[in-house]
Amino acid sequence: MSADILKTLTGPVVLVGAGKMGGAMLEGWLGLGLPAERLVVLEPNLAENLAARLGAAGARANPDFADIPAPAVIVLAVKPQVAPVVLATIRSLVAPGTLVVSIMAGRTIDFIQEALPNGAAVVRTIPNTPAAIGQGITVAVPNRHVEAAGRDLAHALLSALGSVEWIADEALMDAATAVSGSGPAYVFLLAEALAAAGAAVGLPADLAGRLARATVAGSGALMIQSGTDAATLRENVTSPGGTTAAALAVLMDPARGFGPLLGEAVAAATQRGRELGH
Ligand SMILES: NC(=O)C1=CN([C@@H]2O[C@H](COP(=O)(O)OP(=O)(O)OC[C@H]3O[C@@H](n4cnc5c(N)ncnc54)[C@H](OP(=O)(O)O)[C@@H]3O)[C@@H](O)[C@H]2O)C=CC1
Ligand SMILES: O=C(O)[C@@H]1CCC=N1
Repeated sequence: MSADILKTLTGPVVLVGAGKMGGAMLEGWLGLGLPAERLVVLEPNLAENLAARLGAAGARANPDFADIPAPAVIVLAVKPQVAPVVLATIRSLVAPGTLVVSIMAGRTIDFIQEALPNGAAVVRTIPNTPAAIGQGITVAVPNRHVEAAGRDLAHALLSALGSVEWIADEALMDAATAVSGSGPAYVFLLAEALAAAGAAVGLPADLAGRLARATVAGSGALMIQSGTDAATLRENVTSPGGTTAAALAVLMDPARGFGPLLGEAVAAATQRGRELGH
């Protein structure tokens, strides 16, 4: 995170909702340099361990609104389904110059800005949970009220969590949500399914679990560190006529393999994102 931008912060960073994703972002910010005294967390059911961590770091949880100075940033990390109520509640916190960053799946910039004071600067984003260890990726789109300084501030906050992809076309957000927002769940499911499949061919379940976990983690790390494309890395594992080729004949079946299955899954997630916007 850019220290210069932090030095120019005119008020706190207010996180509204510290559940799974908001909590992951908090971990990322605390672990990667945002001074905790700049953080205010609004969360009715703050997990005990997170409350203790915030308290120890010097962040404030659930203060009266009257005790919150004009925020530099408000991050909306509540479920899209409660957005109407939460936006009405926090509207009074939005000061001139406050940047509002939403991470809510589906909820559009139009929807958010209509619930806020006229001219509010809004950045709609979709992060993912590897943000907790600074290895997330966030897709972001600004509304027309976000100026260069606001974009730099959003970028600094989001890049503390991993990579940031700015896009100009908000219509891509539901598809991006289906790929990188939900994507970690697909990868964790792969680890679960690989462990179960290993047990099914005779491995002790705990050994199968360790093999699957290390394989998924190591493959991800190799992809990042080598910079080699996924197809080449796959081919590097696949000896002609060997074991991998036998497995890939199943997984790459054009009708019932991984490709069409994942295609169906991502299309379903994209559609659900659109529905959550209404
Ligand atoms: N989880 C993920 O990987 C990702 C999630 N997102 C988005 O992040 C948002 C949060 O998702 P997720 O973290 O999974 O959900 P969670 O339910 O874990 O977190 C939301 C939190 O907000 C709390 N909350 C409810 N009402 C309020 C309120 N009025 N003020 C403050 N906090 C409130 C909830 O409490 P309670 O449980 O009591 O309702 C809950 O702890 C969603 O909009 C989702 O689309 C985006 C990308 C990835
Ligand atoms: O499942 C969801 O709706 C949220 C958005 C992306 C990841 N989790």
